[in-house]
Amino acid sequence: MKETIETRAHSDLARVSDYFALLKPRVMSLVVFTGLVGLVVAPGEIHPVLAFTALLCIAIGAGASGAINMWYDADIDAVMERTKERPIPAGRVSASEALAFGTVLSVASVVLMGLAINYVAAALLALTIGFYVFIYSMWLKRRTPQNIVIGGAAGAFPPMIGWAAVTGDVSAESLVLFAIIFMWTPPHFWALSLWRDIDYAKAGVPMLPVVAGRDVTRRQIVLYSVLLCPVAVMPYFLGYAGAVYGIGATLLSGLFLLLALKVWRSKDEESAKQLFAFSLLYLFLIFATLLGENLIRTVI
Ligand code: HEM
Ligand SMILES: CC(C)=CCC/C(C)=C/CC/C(C)=C/COP(=O)(O)OP(=O)(O)O
Repeated sequence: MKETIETRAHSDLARVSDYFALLKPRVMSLVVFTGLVGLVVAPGEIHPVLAFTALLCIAIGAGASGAINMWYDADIDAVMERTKERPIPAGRVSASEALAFGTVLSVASVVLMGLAINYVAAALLALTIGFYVFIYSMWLKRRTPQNIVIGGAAGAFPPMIGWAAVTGDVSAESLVLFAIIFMWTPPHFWALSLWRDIDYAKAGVPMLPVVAGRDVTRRQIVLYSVLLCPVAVMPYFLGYAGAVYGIGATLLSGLFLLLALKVWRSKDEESAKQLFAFSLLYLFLIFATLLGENLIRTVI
């Protein structure tokens, strides 16, 4: 009897962790962080409980769209080394359960955002979920190597959602935060795809290195890294970030560009891995600097 209860408890725990994995929690953490920064930097006031609720909605919406993506991409995920142990291809969660889970959470996140925060933030959240699920996952991912350039917009919306939660609108300042992530996404993903291209080729996904080759991909990485530099310092020139951010963003973007150039010149896997790892640190630090500076300015 004891053994049965323990076994059941163990399998229940496994199910909880599988459902958690459907939410792509590590990606979600950075998404929520960018949403938090949008919310803090936006002009105006928001009650802490409402701020927490807005961030919760972003987290739930991001996770839910990740679960729907895993439902739709289960066939691809089963073929790729990197993803074959995910809950659906590994047979630990059924595809229909994942779809139901993702759909219910998506609707709940948008409804809660609309009722508790405002309709603009709710509409932006719905747009973001729709972009990731329909535009990126269902339409572009399997059709064009530009999939992540256009589809990448999904990941760029969260700071705008955070901003809109406070102000109830979309502004040039929040569009700049969108543009930073938009320009960052191609180098972020294409760096990884340079050493994961065999996986994508096996799964028949037309990622850039598969379709156009690694050299073209490296050139595109440099191009977007160059474009990222001026966009990253725009918050300083628009006046909602100070000198610390201006200097920090310049140094970080310069380093980003150097690593991108290293990928282009050396053509080895190590530099691609380095750029991918730095891309995550870069986005975190850029937004953390904006946040830190803003909080300090509020206090003094
Ligand atoms: C279309 C846009 C994007 C694509 C195609 C993409 C793709 C990927 C891929 C394939 C990985 C590797 C995951 C793994 O190793 O299993 C990854 C990792 C990651 N991405 Fe992105 N990404 C995109 C946008 C974003 C955005 C907008 C964010 C956050 C703001 C983000 C944050 C992360 C994080 C935090 C990781 C590391 C996760 C881990 O350690 O497992 N990504 N991304
Ligand atoms: C608020 C909200 C709804 C935010 C969601 C937006 C979001 C997290 C977009 C990021 C897109 C992303 C992680 C793509 C991964 O590509 P993939 O799905 O092809 O990667 P995979 O091969 O690892 O599945």
